[in-house]
Amino acid sequence: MTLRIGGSLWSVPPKHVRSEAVRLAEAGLQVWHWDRADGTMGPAGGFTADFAHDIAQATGVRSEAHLMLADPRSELDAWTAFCELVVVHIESPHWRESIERIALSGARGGVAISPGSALPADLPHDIAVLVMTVAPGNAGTSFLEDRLSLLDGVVGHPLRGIDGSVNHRRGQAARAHSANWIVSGTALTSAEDPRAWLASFVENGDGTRTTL
Ligand SMILES: O=C(CO)[C@H](O)[C@H](O)COP(=O)(O)O
Repeated sequence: MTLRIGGSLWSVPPKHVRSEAVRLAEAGLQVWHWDRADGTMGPAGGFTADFAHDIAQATGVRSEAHLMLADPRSELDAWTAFCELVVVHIESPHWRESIERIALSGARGGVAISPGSALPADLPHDIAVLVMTVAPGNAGTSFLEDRLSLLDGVVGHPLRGIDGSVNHRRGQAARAHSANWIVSGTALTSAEDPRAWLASFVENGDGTRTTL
């Protein structure tokens, strides 16, 4: 059993981003979750591809991108240049073309589903699915527990996860719905001991262990 944990620096004050990135990398974080938002789906914010690439190289941590963009197409090349996974929003009218272009680049494509959106019936089976458990750009706000049921509809997808106000308990609740991917910002970056926070997902309580 494996669990992918994407670490989001969205809520870290800009002057602390580099030091926090080093702290999390030293704690063993394996994947950065880079948010980029143009303000059409929620508050604008996040990171440019150049900045994210720089931090990824400096820390030696792999990257995934979460593009909260009405039209992500002009940014895809910049993100696929260094991210193994690039997620676009199902609310973008360009998500299908974007997914195809991401796959052609050699990266894995994925879709994020905002609260209020439904799973499309014809979702390609080989893409990642990220269920938002807060509204895009509203990190750290109330966790939308009812969105966990969407995971039950994507069990066959290689990566299926949640993003938004994920802490240990909510992450474990998502895993009970077959999630193998969680994104965390506030809980992870506010952890006094991020190594222990990451390790808290390893022991399953039934004698089995999860590989991060
Ligand atoms: O997608 C995001 C913002 O839209 C963030 O990645 C996400 O919300 C993680 O932050 P937190 O765990 O603090 O909610």
